[in-house]
Parts: sequence; C-alpha cells; structure tokens
Amino acid sequence: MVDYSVHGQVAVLEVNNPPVNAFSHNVRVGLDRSIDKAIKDTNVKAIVICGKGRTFPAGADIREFDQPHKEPSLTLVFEKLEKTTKPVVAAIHGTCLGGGLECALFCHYRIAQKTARVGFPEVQIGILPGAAGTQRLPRLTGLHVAMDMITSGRHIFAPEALKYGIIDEMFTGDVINAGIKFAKSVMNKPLEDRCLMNKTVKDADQADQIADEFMSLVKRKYKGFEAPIDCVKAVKASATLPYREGLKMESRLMQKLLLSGQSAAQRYAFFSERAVSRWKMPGGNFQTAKPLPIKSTAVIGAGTMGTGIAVCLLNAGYQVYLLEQNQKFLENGVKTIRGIIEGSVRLGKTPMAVAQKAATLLKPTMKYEDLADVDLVIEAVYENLSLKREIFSKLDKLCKPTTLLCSNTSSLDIDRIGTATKRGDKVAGMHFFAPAYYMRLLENIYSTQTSPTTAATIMDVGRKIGKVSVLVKSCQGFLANRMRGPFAVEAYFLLEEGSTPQEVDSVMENLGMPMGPFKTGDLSGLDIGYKIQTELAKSKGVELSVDSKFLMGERISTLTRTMYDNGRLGRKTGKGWYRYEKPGGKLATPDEEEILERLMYSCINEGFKILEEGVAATPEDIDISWIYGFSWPKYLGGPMYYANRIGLDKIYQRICYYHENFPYSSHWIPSRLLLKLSENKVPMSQWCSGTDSKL
Ligand SMILES: CC(C)(COP(=O)(O)OP(=O)(O)OC[C@H]1O[C@@H](n2cnc3c(N)ncnc32)[C@H](O)[C@@H]1OP(=O)(O)O)[C@@H](O)C(=O)NCCC(=O)NCCSC(=O)/C=C/CCCCCCCCCCCCC(=O)O
Repeated sequence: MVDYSVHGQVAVLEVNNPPVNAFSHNVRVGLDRSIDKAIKDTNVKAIVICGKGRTFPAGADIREFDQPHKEPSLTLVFEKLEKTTKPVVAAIHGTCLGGGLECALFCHYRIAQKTARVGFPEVQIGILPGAAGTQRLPRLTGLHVAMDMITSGRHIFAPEALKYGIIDEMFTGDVINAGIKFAKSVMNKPLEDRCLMNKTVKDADQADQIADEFMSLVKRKYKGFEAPIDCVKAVKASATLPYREGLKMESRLMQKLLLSGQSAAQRYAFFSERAVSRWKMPGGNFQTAKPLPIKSTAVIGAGTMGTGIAVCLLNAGYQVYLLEQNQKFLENGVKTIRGIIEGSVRLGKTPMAVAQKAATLLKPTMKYEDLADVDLVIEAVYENLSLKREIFSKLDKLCKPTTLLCSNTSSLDIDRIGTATKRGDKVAGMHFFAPAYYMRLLENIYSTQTSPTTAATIMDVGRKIGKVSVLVKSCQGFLANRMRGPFAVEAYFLLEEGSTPQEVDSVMENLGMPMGPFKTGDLSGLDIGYKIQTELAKSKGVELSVDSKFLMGERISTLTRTMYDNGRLGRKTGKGWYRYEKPGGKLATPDEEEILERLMYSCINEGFKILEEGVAATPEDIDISWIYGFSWPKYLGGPMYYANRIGLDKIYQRICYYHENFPYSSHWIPSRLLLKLSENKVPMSQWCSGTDSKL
C-alpha cells in the first residue's frame, strides 16, 4: 500500500493503491509505519511523498465513509509529517485532491508537474476538507482563494497553484527523481517557517466581510446544499480562531455533514456517475465492444440544438461540417456558434487556444456531398419522423459505409429511423439536452439493430465531449422524456383541475429543482410539447383538437395546443405560462403533497417500468439522467434513490390510490417490479448496480 525505498539520504514513500491512490485504511496504516521508519532511520535526512501510477493520492477513500472509522485517522498520520525535523516534500503528479492535498499541506514543501491538478472537491460529496484543509489552505493562500476553492470544489492546474503559493515549484519529468532532487536542495534548511500551523491568515482582518460575501454567494449559487455553507463557516474559523480551536470547529461541522442525508445522496451520485459508464446492451458491453476512431463529424440543422451540439464537438477538437438548407439559416447558425464560444472565452470557461482551433474546425455547408467522408453524423432537425427518415436515407446512400448516423431526436423510435437505411447497425440516437453546450447529460439510444461497436463509439464520443452518457434502449421517449412524460402531463392535469403554474412550480422548487415544470416549459419552448403530441396522435391516425380529452382511451391535456394557438411559446415569444394572471390571491393553499406525489410518484412508477423492460439497466442510469438532464438536486440522489428513501411500499400504495382515481392515465398502472420489490422489502443495494454507498 506504501512502497518504501531509500535513495542515498532520501526516503521515498510511494502510495500504491490503484486506481487513484485513495487513503484507504491500509494506506493510512502503511503511511504511518513508513513515516515512523523514515524518522527513525538516522541515515535518512529528508522524505519524499508521492503516488505510484497515474496520480498523487486523490483523497480519502469515499467508500469507507459508510463504515465504522478505523484508526489511524488521516490527521493523526499527517501531523507526524509536520512535526519531524527532517524536511518532507510532496512530489505531485496527476490529481492531488481532498485528503491528498491535505497531506501535501502537512509537508514542508510541495512541488508539482505542470499538468498536475490540485483541489478540495469534498463539497461535491456533501462534506468539507476535514483533515485540517479548511484551516491550512487559508494560511497559505489567504481567505479569498481558500473560500473560492473550498466552496466550489474546483481543481486548479499547477501554474495557478504556484501563483497562489500552494506549490513551491513546478517540474517536468519523473516524479521520484524530481522529488529526490528537490529534497536534497532543502536538506539542511530550517523548517519552522515551513510549518503551516505556525502561520497566520494574511487577510484575517477582512474575515467578516469575505465570509459574508461567500455566504451570500453560496446560498444563491448552491441553493439547498448544506456543505457550502459549512465550508464558509469552517474557513472563516481559520482566521478568527487559534489553529487548534479552528480544527475543533472543522471537525464538528465535518461530523454533522458526514451524517447528513445530503452527503450520503451526493456520494451515491458520485459513484452512480461512474457506474453508468459500465454500460451493457444485448450482444455487448463496455468491456467487450471497442469504440471506432472518430475524427470528422457533421451536424445537420443549425437551430438551437444543432448549434449547441456543434459547439460541444468543436470544443473537443472534432472537425464539424454544419449543414443547413439555405444560406440565411447557415449564417445564423455560424453566428450563434461563434457567439457561444466567444461568450465562454469571456467567462474564462474555454481557453483562447481551444476557441481559435474550433474556428478552424467548423465547416459550414449546404451540400450533403460534403458529408461523404465524415465518421459521424448527428442529425438535429425538428421532430418529424418522415423528414428524419428522408435525411437518413439520403445519408445512407451518400456517406462512406463506415459512417455512423445518429439522430438527436428526443422521442422518435430509432428503429423506425434506422429502417430508412441499409446500415441499421450504425444508426443510433444521441439525445442532447438544451442548452446542449451546457447540460451534461447525453442520452445514447440503441435500436434492435444498433451494434455494440456503434454504442461503444457514441459512449466514447460522449466522454470526450465532457458529457455524462447513459445508454438506453429505444422506446417512446427513451429514458429521460418517457419518465418526464407523466411529470409534465400531471402538471397539466393539475392546472386543468385548478392549480396555478406558480403553485406547481414552487412545490418542485422547494424540493430543490432549479425550476418547476412550467418555468422549464417556458425556457424550452411550448411548441415542442405541442408538436410531439401532434406527431404522436398522427402516428396513431388521430387528428387532435383543443377539445380533445382522450387519445386512444388515454386521458390527455391539450393545454399546450391552447398556448400554441395563442402564440404563447414561452420565453422566446415573451409570454408563456408566466403571463397568466394569478386568480386574485384568494386561492386556497395548494395541496403540495398531492402536487409532489402526482409529479414524482407517476414518473418514479415509470422509472420502475423502464427498469422492468430493461430500457435502462440500472437505477443509477435513471438517477444520473435526472441529475444531469433535468438538474435534479444531487443531494436527493435522483428519483429512484429518492423513492427508496421514502419507502417503496408507501410509493406503491399511493400509486395504487392514484390509479383508482385516474383510471384513464396508464402511467398510474403500478409497475410490477415496484410491487415485487416493495412486497419483498428488497433493499436498494440489491436492485442497483452495486455502489457501496449508504443506501
Ligand atoms: C479526478 C479523479 C481522481 C480521477 O478521475 P478519472 O481518472 O476520471 O477516474 P474515475 O473514473 O473518476 O475514478 C476511477 C475509480 O476510482 C474511484 N475513486 C475515485 N476517487 C475515489 C475516492 N476518493 N475514494 C474511493 N474511490 C474513488 C472511482 O469511483 C472509480 O471507481 P469505480 O469506477 O466507481 O469503480 C476522480 O476519481 C475524482 O474526482 N475522485 C474524487 C476525488 C475526491 O472527491 N476526493 C476527496 C475525497 S474526500 C476526502 O479526501 C476527505 C478528507 C478528509 C477526511 C476526513 C474524514 C473524517 C471521517 C472519515 C470517516 C472514515 C474515513 C477515514 C479517513 C480519515 O482518516 O480521516
């Protein structure tokens, strides 16, 4: 767990716990012994700590947070480093995060490879840097930088870390050699000034002002999250309390957060995000199928979705042919893409070099022939099956045989698109979420024809463009919109039955979603829902009118039709749900419980049907889709996790209740899987893919 070697007068302690050298219990024991050994060895005059393989330790072992704590604690081990009279050097490469950075802050010196990253990402799993990080970082950087890093959890690269004084020097080449060389250069220097616990915080006199500034920032930016607030309190304590008192405060807040439901849910989300990359489908999985190399791509349609998708591909270094049917649309598309990228450079989110390269990679065109040699096409025209089939048939005839043809459809059956071609194995769905350059979810969809190689390739492209990708089987609405369907439909029914959009929205916002369904509708455009409904009806041979209350015996709401007819398309026309007047403030308090249950339980029921049918392989696929596709609050872990927390039997009973009351809504027909799991009281650990997080 810790490889110990002596090179002349320098002891090298190499943490060896793949994949990320986390400080598991065995590592803590190994490190503790190695430190004692190096301190006792009179031939050793300096110590280097580093990580074997790809990285410096990336923090405590998060999987251990659910188990009873075993000594020695990280702080106990690290304190030995600061106390020794031999200089200790942290030689950093890869990612030095959380407990890893805390370890480095107990060392007397820190050096890092130029490409290394350091940071305190604990806030993202609902805790704070609890091994003295909140007390030691401000002593190096001052309060402002420490507050920013600790409350945001962002990683910074070595050059920025050097600027803030977090590292002393950057190096290139081998970590151990660099560590030994540096250790020799500081062997006989006094250490008192190198011990952070002896230092004071340089901007301590502004502690109140800086803490107030960050407190209001985190309350606004991370609404509903507990950890950022406690991070501000703990960091402030570094400036207002003596070191040991500050540590006690940090420890109290850490214990509280560790035991909180939010942290457990956020840790579940952390592991789920990784679990969804281990995809499987009939005939293959992430281990057996290898992705094809993709260099050049094409996006068809330069509307909102097409331009957003093009930005994702360009930023990741892919060549992108942007195809539109006329010059005006094409020019507008190019202008939009440039605007998005320039805006991102201004905000410091996209480096100038990336933006400059992106400009050279964009190839606007109106000729399908230009797409003949691309490796991947993503079609992003509006939701119309005949139009999409026409485009795919054309592409099939024109593109080289290996080109993958994907659709950004949010609802249409991929099988029906694929049959327009003679290469069904190379046809798949790549469903981006608006705005495509910002939302992290990518829903990849396979049809009965799609090959595992195609799935592996689009999952790989998803990873390379920075998305969290889930793989699902094609069905009406796929995972995300199918499950979101009952949510939206129930919201309309609630309106028809007397609720206001504001009431419905506020219930969901109080749950922690950034926006309720009506504000989201205004944002995405109310014409989309209307068109999907009309297309669906047409596919069943039915013409809908504003008076339609049923489609094939199923209750429907045509409210979007009313909105559409009145030109109320949401934000884009300046009026949508939020131009409706409140009925005089005399309405009775809304039944919040019913709103919550009807919106959430209906789609949770759908989630279990999605699992039952194998559309999604695991509840993590569903939860991650909600977190990254619908901005579900991570601290609630996703709807399936949320359902498990409430209790499957309660959920099942309420679903039966609504089924009795709303017999014309098939989404209330209780899922058989839900019944089975609730009857048998099966714990979630047995029906999820196996994260070890507390469930
Ligand atoms: C950037 C990464 C490091 C790497 O990213 P990437 O290369 O893309 O790889 P991934 O797919 O993300 O990860 C590979 C697998 O490794 C698993 N993993 C990653 N990090 C950890 C971890 N810290 N613990 C356990 N497992 C980890 C990951 O899940 C993958 O496996 P799988 O596919 O899921 O099977 C990236 O991984 C990353 O960002 N990681 C998270 C880094 C992080 O959050 N670090 C901070 C951790 S918290 C911390 O350090 C806290 C310190 C203070 C401790 C005080 C605790 C007090 C109470 C403790 C209770 C008991 C614990 C005892 C500790 C003590 O002594 O105090």
